[in-house]
Amino acid sequence: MNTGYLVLETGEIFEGEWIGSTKEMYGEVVFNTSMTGYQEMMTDPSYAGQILSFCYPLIGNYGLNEQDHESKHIAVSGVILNELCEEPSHFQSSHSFEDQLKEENIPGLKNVDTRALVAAIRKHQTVKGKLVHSKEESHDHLKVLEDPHIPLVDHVSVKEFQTFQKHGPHVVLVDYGYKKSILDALLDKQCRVTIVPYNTPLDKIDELEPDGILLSNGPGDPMKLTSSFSTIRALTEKYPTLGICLGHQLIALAYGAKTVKMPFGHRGGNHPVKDLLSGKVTMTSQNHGYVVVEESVDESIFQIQFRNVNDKSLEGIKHKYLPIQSVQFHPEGHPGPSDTTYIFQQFIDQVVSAGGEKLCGSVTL
Ligand SMILES: NC(=O)CC[C@H](N)C(=O)O
Repeated sequence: MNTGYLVLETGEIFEGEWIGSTKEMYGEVVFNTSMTGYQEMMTDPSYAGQILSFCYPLIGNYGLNEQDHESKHIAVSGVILNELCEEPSHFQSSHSFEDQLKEENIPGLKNVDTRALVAAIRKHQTVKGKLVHSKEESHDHLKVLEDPHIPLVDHVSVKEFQTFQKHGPHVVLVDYGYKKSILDALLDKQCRVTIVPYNTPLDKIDELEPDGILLSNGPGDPMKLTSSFSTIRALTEKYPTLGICLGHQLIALAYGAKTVKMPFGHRGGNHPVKDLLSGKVTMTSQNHGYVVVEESVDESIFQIQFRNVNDKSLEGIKHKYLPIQSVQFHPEGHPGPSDTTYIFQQFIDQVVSAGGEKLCGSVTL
């Protein structure tokens, strides 16, 4: 047995057994409450820079497969879990959990008291930590996670345009670290999709002649992307737009709202969200640490559409005059419920009813 430790910046130390890559790793320590979907969580680029602790006590029992990666690689910096199943059983399983960690050079700890760890994170609200081989490792060495000059998004966004499908309404997916399930949802609705790097200038996106824009999810603090706000604002004024998670936060910021770091975020597959327009409550998949401050949203322009039933935080806004909608939760699920996939259909309906006609200049605010 190879003992390893998670040293928190608060000084607390959690002991476990080392798994995966032997490299030591630091990151913000976060937890996800989903009972399934460890493969989708680990490969969701929004977790870049974070050490993910799974609340569900048994991980690895159905292995990892070739279909369910949300991006090409594991995105988390490290994993923490309680019991690891070493002999997965599932007809699609191609790798065991630990083999995948080793193959992708990601470290982890098993047999950790994850309940105590979650209690510590909830107490401290936001906490960084480091996976180390020796307990004596000082927590003073914890490095700052995000380089102030290079947003985490820069590490996960595509570097070149990528096009999928030849026909259908043309959606430009601005990639801040998109999950494959978002692309799949668009392709499923028969869209032509061009994925573009997060910092693509407005004129280059215009040249693609999009019928709609989707601003993706992504890692880190949305305020690291202030240089993109004017482009985002211009895009939303020209084309029907859907923002998901980070994309939602960026739309709100581009229109002058504010974001704050939440106490310990929402990461799980059963977050109830109320649609204030229909009165309906749905279960949603979530993974975010920041949130848009409701009071900072200009309600002469935006309707507050979704609110979290548990903590009443803002979960989505809808522009009153333009076809702009944005949601803090993940309508694509994966992992988690698919109750809100109708958001994609609403978006496509808006794209189609705009008929590819550019809205530029057609609305005076
Ligand atoms: N899934 C996401 O897009 C996360 C958005 C942002 N990085 C946050 O943590 O709030």
